[in-house]
Amino acid sequence: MLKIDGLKKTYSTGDEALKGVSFEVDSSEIVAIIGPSGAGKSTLIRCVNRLEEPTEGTIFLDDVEVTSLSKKELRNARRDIGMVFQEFGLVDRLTVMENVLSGRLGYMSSLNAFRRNYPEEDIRRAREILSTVDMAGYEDDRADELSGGQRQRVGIARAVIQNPKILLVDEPTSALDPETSRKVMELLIDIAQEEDISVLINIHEVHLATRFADKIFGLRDGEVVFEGLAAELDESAKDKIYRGEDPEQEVDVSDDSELQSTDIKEI
Ligand SMILES: Nc1ncnc2c1ncn2[C@@H]1O[C@H](COP(=O)(O)OP(=O)(O)OP(=O)(O)O)[C@@H](O)[C@H]1O
Repeated sequence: MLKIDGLKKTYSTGDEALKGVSFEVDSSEIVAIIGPSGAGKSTLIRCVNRLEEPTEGTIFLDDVEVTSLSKKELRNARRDIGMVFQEFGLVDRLTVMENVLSGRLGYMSSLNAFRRNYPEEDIRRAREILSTVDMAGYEDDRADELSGGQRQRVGIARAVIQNPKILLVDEPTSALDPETSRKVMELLIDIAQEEDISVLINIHEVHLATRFADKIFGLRDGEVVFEGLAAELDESAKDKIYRGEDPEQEVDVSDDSELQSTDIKEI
């Protein structure tokens, strides 16, 4: 289980991206973070595996306090935390197979990692996962020969072969067209459920969040302003997240032109 408590992040520029965020992601749970541009969603995701160093607060993954680990300890802990990036994060000149297998580097000795001396079992598993994400037959293709949707499926395979407890997913579909986005999300959720991996996903498209997530957190100005089930994300909750309006107060929301801007990419 992932437990985040009082997480704050202030960048050196003085930007307070997170102002005391607390929440939990249970085992095997799919949790989506939504919110307007600049709300702190990416910062939050990146703080969990300390790609960004939190300023304050604690993060526990099961009984490991990620926030207090040394650099060396963090390297081991990161094996439990898979990451899927917006821009796929593949090495263009490497093949699909090499990109997927790179997810195993954290488990290998420095020498074997340097020689890319992967065990047979890893190669077998890579083929299996590539088949699950519908990429069988592409093993020897270079990453830069693939479409965006195919690249993201390889990115997912690379994260899953790590055998993580949780997948951190940062805007996985923002570089993809709507139909490909839906397919990639389906594959991501299917494989996470099959492999019993929790997912914390930063996603722009509200309809994808409500369709695929068990629980949704709405972030605004570095604070959690909504927490609930997908079915509970009604219009007043969306107003609170995207416009900062308190639904308890009488407000005129008849003009939703602002809501239809890039903050909510309802496709
Ligand atoms: N490296 C950085 N240095 C300084 N400020 C930053 C940095 N990264 C993000 N910020 C600021 O922190 C705040 C939160 O940014 P973040 O990217 O986490 O938001 P977001 O919700 O993911 O936005 P988007 O949906 O547009 O990607 C913003 O005010 C942003 O300008």
